[in-house]
Amino acid sequence: MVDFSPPPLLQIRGLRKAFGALEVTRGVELRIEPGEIHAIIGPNGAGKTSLINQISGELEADSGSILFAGRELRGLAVHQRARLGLGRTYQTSSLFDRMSVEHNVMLALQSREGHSFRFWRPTASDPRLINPAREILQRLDLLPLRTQRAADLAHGQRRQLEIAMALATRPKLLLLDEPMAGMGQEESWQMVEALRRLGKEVSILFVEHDMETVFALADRISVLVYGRVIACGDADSIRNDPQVRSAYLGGIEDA
Ligand SMILES: Nc1ncnc2c1ncn2[C@@H]1O[C@H](COP(=O)(O)OP(=O)(O)OP(=O)(O)O)[C@@H](O)[C@H]1O
Repeated sequence: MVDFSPPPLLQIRGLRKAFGALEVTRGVELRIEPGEIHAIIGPNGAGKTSLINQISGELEADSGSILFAGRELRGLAVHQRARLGLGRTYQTSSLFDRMSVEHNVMLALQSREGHSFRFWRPTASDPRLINPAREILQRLDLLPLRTQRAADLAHGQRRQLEIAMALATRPKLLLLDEPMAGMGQEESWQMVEALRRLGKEVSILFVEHDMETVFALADRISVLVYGRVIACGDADSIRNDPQVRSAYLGGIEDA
């Protein structure tokens, strides 16, 4: 039979990584479809961040394959993967604190354009950067804060600005490591809403501990335990999976 389904955006096969004797990735298989919001959950130390780092290129896998939009990513540098359409945020903030919200996004846009310093002019007055920056800020509800210094933003707003900066690189897939970390309930739900809207334009792969937001946001969830994906499916199938329940010692039922 002919298969008319679209090719996956990301397909990981047999991925392995060890730090000395510690195997953090033990034959991971993962498939992300175009337009999907996909969550990776798992206990502390399961290898979630290490997996994201192997996709983005911060960490080089030992073996296996990472196909992204039909290209093998293994062996490519972080900036090469970014150019192919991988955008990411980090657990620690990467903002320019003394600059305005708008200026931060403009710098991210400028880095995508690869402006050389020979043609440099003050970013803050460049109309080719101002308009797209404002459009991105609008998508993340940050436009009213555009003149504020990044340092003066609330925690949740900073996380949203980090996503705005990742979006400035026009990714096909956004990699988010714990986007709700350290947020209160209201901030978390604002982030869920923002990501749900973004999910209509860009695929999202995110690591998150907060089950309630994972179940509310993700189309599919992969459960990583000791470096292996033990289950993958929608919220209901993951909630009811006996292996997942035992890995979480029942805690998953509370969400
Ligand atoms: N550069 C490194 N060198 C040695 N060990 C490492 C390195 N990075 C991570 N590890 C170890 O690999 C294991 C997996 O770490 P990783 O951060 O990927 O897990 P995680 O699932 O993201 O955990 P958490 O939920 O706590 O953030 C941990 O035991 C960690 O201590």
